Amino acid sequence: MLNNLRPYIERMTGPIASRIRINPNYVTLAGFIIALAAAYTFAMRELFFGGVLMALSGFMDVIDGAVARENFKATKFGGFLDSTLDRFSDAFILIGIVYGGFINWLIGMLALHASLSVSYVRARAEGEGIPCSIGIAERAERLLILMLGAFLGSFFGDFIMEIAVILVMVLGYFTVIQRIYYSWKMMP
Ligand SMILES: CC(C)CCC[C@@H](C)CCC[C@@H](C)CCC[C@@H](C)CCOC[C@@H](COP(=O)(O)OP(=O)(O)OC[C@H]1O[C@@H](n2ccc(N)nc2=O)[C@H](O)[C@@H]1O)OCC[C@H](C)CCC[C@H](C)CCC[C@H](C)CCCC(C)C
Ligand SMILES: O=P([O-])([O-])O[C@@H]1[C@@H](O)[C@H](O)[C@@H](O)[C@H](O)[C@@H]1O
Ligand SMILES: [Mg+2]
Ligand SMILES: [Mg+2]
Repeated sequence: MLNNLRPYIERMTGPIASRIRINPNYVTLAGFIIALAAAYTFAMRELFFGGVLMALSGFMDVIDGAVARENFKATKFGGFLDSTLDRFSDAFILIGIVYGGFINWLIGMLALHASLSVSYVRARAEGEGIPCSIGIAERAERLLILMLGAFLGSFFGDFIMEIAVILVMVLGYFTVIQRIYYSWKMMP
């Protein structure tokens, strides 16, 4: 859904990215390290600061590709590293939230499974030559739901983070079904 905003976001990030003349893989790596810090912060039961770190990590994920493209340094390995570390970040953030006691461990595990499955189904479909960037809860949506859960939860109580994780689980599984159905229709 939010993926449709890519062209507009790229118009905003382009001028910033063109001035960042470092290897984009370092930006990707920095984003992952910040995600680990967010996970640790959630595990220590600090919701607001964890949300801030998540936003910064998401921002790095938007910027790494822009840095790569603007400086003509986009590589296949960079794309692979970006997607792989996104999965690690998604997982560690949810593990931190479960460890922090914001959600029942079983729902946390299901949200983690749903989240990774959304990306796996896409990657597998793309391996068969079917572009599969569709569905209600792609990565940007899932991250925004958790960020909102963290910010609102820090003011109104842990139960908001609980709702956010449940939403990631439900919408995540729904997206998996959407992507499987789409792939079924598109594959000969
Ligand atoms: C220090 C301050 C300036 C920090 C300011 C922070 C705040 C102002 C920003 C807060 C924003 C925050 C809310 C961000 C949350 C974003 C998060 C929800 C979205 C994460 O979605 C991921 C995003 C990117 O997906 P990809 O990784 O697949 O895409 P790219 O990296 O572009 O391309 C991959 C592609 O590139 C090549 N490559 C990559 C890496 C590498 N090492 N080498 C490479 O070669 C390779 O070809 C790869 O295949 O998903 C995109 C969807 C959509 C754009 C999401 C929109 C969500 C959101 C609502 C808007 C974000 C706002 C934006 C950050 C605002 C910036 C404004 C600016 C002017 C400050
Ligand atoms: O598949 P998904 O989790 O919704 O979304 C994600 C894509 O939007 C992104 O472009 C890619 O870099 C990620 O690794 C991931 O695949
Ligand atoms: Mg990226
Ligand atoms: Mg990414």
